[in-house]
Amino acid sequence: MLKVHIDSFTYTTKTTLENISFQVAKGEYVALMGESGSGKSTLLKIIYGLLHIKNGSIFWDDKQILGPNFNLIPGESYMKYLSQDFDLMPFTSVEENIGQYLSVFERETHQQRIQELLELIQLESYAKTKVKNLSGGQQQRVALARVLAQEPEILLLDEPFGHIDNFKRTSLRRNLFHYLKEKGITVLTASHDPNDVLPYADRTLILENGKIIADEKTKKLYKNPPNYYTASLFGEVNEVPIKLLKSYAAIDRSVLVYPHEFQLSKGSGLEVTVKDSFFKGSHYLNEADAEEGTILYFVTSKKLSPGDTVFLNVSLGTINARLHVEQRADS
Ligand SMILES: Nc1ncnc2c1ncn2[C@@H]1O[C@H](COP(=O)(O)OP(=O)(O)OP(=O)(O)O)[C@@H](O)[C@H]1O
Repeated sequence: MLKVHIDSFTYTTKTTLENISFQVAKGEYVALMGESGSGKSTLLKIIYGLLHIKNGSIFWDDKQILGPNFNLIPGESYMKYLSQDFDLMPFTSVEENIGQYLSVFERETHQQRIQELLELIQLESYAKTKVKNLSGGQQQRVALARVLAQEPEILLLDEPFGHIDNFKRTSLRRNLFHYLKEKGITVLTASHDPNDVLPYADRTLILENGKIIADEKTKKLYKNPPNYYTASLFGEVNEVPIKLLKSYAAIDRSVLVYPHEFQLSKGSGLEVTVKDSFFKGSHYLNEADAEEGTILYFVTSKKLSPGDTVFLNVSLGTINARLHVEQRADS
């Protein structure tokens, strides 16, 4: 188990991380989400031992990770870190870059492991290509294979698909997270992309201004986000005053509603006027004006035209569930 406890961490004067405390069980995949600058990379660097913490401790089982003030070369053999800049050998081939990190005690299986990792990163046909001749996205895939070659018990990934195009990203992501689960590797991933998180992460931590503001099972967090910031990391979200949805409601509060949660009606509900309709592939995302200057986003299967009037409804179940979570977050 990974045990992280950081009272505070400061680079210069401003506090970058504060009151960070969480654990990751063996084989668990925990995602770290937060806006740019919220402290995700800093947290991964501290866990890996690249930054010294005065107030706090990091443990992998009973082994303490001591950081740069105690270790000349940062990093522990059981933990690997894939940073946003990949540290490859540019003048050697893809297979040599991967092979260099395979165990010297298992020479007879080297070729088979290299092949397995090349297939995983979908670069079989580039095995003999020098790394300097690869694109940024291809280099990121080699860097990924290199950390996996070292068979870590725990893997820290910082935006692992940041340089990889959508064409490869989807299948690569699927292969990688399946591989990591199968091997029982514990994973902590910093990501902006909900597609790295929603289908795969067992748990998600939300960082805001250096503090953990949510730590929940991923599906639960998505379904009942504690605040607008959390929900918006997963995509478009509306903050709707309840009295607009239910005119009889005496509560002067808002609820979070994802665009797909609005049900459309021809004659009853919250009346909105369409401003724009954006094609999203599988559906249209519509932007509309509601009362009191509120702008709402909802989805339809067909394109709507500016000026069209529709009525939106949200189920009482959704409203009640969201109110309940927001109340808990406030208390
Ligand atoms: N070496 C450094 N020296 C001083 N301040 C730093 C340093 N590295 C990061 N910071 C600051 O610490 C804060 C957190 O940065 P960090 O890179 O951890 O955020 P992040 O959530 O990973 O962002 P991104 O998603 O953009 O990678 C930012 O305000 C950043 O400017």
